[in-house]
Amino acid sequence: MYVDQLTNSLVAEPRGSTALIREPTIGHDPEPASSISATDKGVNVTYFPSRSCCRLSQVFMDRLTKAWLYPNLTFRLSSLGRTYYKCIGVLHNFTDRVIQERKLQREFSENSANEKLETGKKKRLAFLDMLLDVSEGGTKLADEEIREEVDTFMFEGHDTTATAICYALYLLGLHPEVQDRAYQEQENIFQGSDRTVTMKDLNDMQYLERVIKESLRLYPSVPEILREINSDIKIGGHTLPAGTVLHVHMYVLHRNPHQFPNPEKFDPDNFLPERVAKRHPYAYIPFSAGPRNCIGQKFALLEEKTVLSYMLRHYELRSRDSREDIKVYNALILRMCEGFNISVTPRKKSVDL
Ligand code: HEM
Repeated sequence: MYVDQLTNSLVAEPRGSTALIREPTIGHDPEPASSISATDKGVNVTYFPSRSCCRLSQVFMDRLTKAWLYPNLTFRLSSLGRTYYKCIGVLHNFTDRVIQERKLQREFSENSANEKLETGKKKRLAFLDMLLDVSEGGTKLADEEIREEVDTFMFEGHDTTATAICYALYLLGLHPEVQDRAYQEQENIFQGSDRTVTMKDLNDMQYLERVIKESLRLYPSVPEILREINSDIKIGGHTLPAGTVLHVHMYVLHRNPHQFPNPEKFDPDNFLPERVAKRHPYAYIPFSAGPRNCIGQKFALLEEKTVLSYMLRHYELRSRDSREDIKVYNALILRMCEGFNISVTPRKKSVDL
């Protein structure tokens, strides 16, 4: 469903497609939560509050540049603070609805969470179901505690993946030769069929995986992370004392010419196994590395492959803006200042736009 929304949005308004692509990854900002309904067939679609999510990260970065807004009191009284708490309200409202809807759905569902598959193996549970199971069993989790966990996963996983898809589409549209090769791989896997993807298909998409990795190298969705060091470290003849907060800039790190010769060139073959083997293990870290790295990275890759596979099979993409035209900025997420122009042409006559 969301790929359809994506293509409709792209055709309706190509400029600003970062926003247009982000929205359909799950939906768009919700109407006030007027009704929640669940049936044995499922729950109503819940739209994702993308705009509030995006605004929140911008407010956060804005606050960083205004020292007088550091104290919570002044922040709360400022217009920036008011925007922040309004967005937080929208996001919490959304998560509460997701949890409530799931609870309702579980009541209607004939299959218990402990259902076993025919093979005798226990069915894999969704993360939210695990939390609800724990809550219904012995250890009681407060609704707020469940919400915090759901918030973490939903908001860490949404903007990052949507942004990564956006940059990958842009780069595919800019490099017809790469797009042709990726399309050919899809043709080999699907043989012209319109069926949905299987896990085996996703594993077979080796070239597309390299495209995604290379896109994340040039445009890491999270351009920077912070780490506090717990012991002194010597770097380049300087000693950084324990307690220092280091900013690790993946955007810059991924352009190290010693690790990636010709670093600005979009070259998915940078991720051929033999080239990866020659590089430092931390030369490429779009998902961070070590403790507290991204817990959703495998899922993100599968999600990206699924969306891009659909797009490649059904549409030919042409990006209209050069790399020089694309200005990006750090708002926790690497955002495009003005989006990009892309034209989307159906590959087969049967595909409607
Ligand atoms: C292309 C997509 C994604 C990118 C580039 C990405 C990147 C990252 C990075 C760099 C971090 C470390 C942040 C830090 O230390 O400050 C992180 C953490 C995290 N990510 Fe992702 N992420 C992506 C998708 C996802 C998805 C789909 C999920 C969940 C379904 C997810 C869940 C998380 C969580 C829960 C953490 C915090 C882990 C912890 O602190 O222990 N991410 N991600």
